[in-house]
Amino acid sequence: MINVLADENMVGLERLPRDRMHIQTIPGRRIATADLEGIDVLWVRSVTQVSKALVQDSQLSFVGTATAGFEHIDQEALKARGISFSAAPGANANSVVEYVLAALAELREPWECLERGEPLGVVGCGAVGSLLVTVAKSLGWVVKVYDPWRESREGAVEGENGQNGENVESWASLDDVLACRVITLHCSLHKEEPWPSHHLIGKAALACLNSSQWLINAARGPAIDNQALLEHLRGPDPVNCVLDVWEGEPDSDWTLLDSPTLKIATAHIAGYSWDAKWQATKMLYEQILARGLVDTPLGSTGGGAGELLPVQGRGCDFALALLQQRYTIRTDDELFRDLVRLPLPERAAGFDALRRGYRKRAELRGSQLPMSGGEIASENRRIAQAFGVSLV
Ligand SMILES: NC(=O)c1ccc[n+]([C@@H]2O[C@H](COP(=O)([O-])OP(=O)(O)OC[C@H]3O[C@@H](n4cnc5c(N)ncnc54)[C@H](O)[C@@H]3O)[C@@H](O)[C@H]2O)c1
Ligand SMILES: O=C(O)[C@H](O)[C@H](O)COP(=O)(O)O
Repeated sequence: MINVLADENMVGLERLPRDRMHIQTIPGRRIATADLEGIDVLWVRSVTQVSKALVQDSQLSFVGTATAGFEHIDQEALKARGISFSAAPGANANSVVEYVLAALAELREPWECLERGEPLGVVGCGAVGSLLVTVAKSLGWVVKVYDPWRESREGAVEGENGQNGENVESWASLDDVLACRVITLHCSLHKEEPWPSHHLIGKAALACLNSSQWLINAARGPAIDNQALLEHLRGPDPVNCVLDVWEGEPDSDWTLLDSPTLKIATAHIAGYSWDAKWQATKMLYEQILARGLVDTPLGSTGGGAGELLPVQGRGCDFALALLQQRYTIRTDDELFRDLVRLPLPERAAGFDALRRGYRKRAELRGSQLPMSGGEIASENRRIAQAFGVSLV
């Protein structure tokens, strides 16, 4: 029997085989050294700092984070104690992509700019960025991608389909991306030279942006210098923003929300589809299975994304109506703005509570749209296909 300590916000733990595993859950922010006594496996989310001090007297053999980002894990400390580690790469990539698409369609103007051939600038081309590039290209949009780490590893990309499988024909510079009409951040957070992402969008980058552009951050709060952003948003020609992540969460400077050009503000929930969270739980279980810590494979866990209702409208209206059958981004914006009306001392706890009590949101990808024998406009067909919706 192994003992697993898990963040209480992981989903689907009750679905895992229990024949050789006992699972105990606690709030992620509270996990401390004493909680690790007798624990073999620790499963966290982004709010637990897994430091040398936390693990040094433990008997842990595996630490997993049910997240894409892993800057909260001291991997050197784990290695030094022979503790193996895994994140959940890609588990929530589609959830974030659907968040970005929902923001673009909800705001309409950026969607229409992209439809007219103005470029989408993507910063960071990992699991999220590369899926977004694929979807954007299927929509027929022009995409510019900045990821100097990948560029330096993989070199120039040749040929129409590139060598990286995402149809990135060439890498762009940061300046090229900052000149795009819509810019979306999907870089991991780190301070490693020569291309740190911490405060990547600071005063200098913000000086390149203006009110004809949109800046989306669904990566990590500190990828943007939030104080520099606040000053920029108070200036004469502020960029339009969609922010899902905040510097210093859950104790952030919420005065950013006073800005009229902060068009959508959410509580770090871009990756919070139920499918994404369950996928992350499965990935961590598969990791301990592969290490022989448990021996019961997961049975079939599928269920299908289900059938959609018929949709009226074309183009952006069609896209928004499709997305809203699974996800309404405005609801998350409203819930978050309510939180900021709480007295200051209650806001951090409110931020966590909002995330803990997040509704069960399904993804659109994999759903079926009934055609009922009718025709579908070619632009709508293109949108449905790019979203991974099959026409039945
Ligand atoms: N808001 C959310 O709910 C949510 C959900 C998922 C992921 N995230 C965040 O988004 C990040 C991206 O997710 P992912 O799954 O694609 O991660 P990933 O690790 O697959 O990709 C990160 C990419 O960023 C690139 N990168 C690193 N530094 C860069 C820099 N200075 N400039 C440009 N690119 C840089 C890397 O080379 C890599 O290709 C995660 O690290 C996480 O912090 C947030
Ligand atoms: O890195 C990630 O995967 C995401 O930011 C994820 O949504 C974080 O969720 P949390 O661990 O904070 O619940």
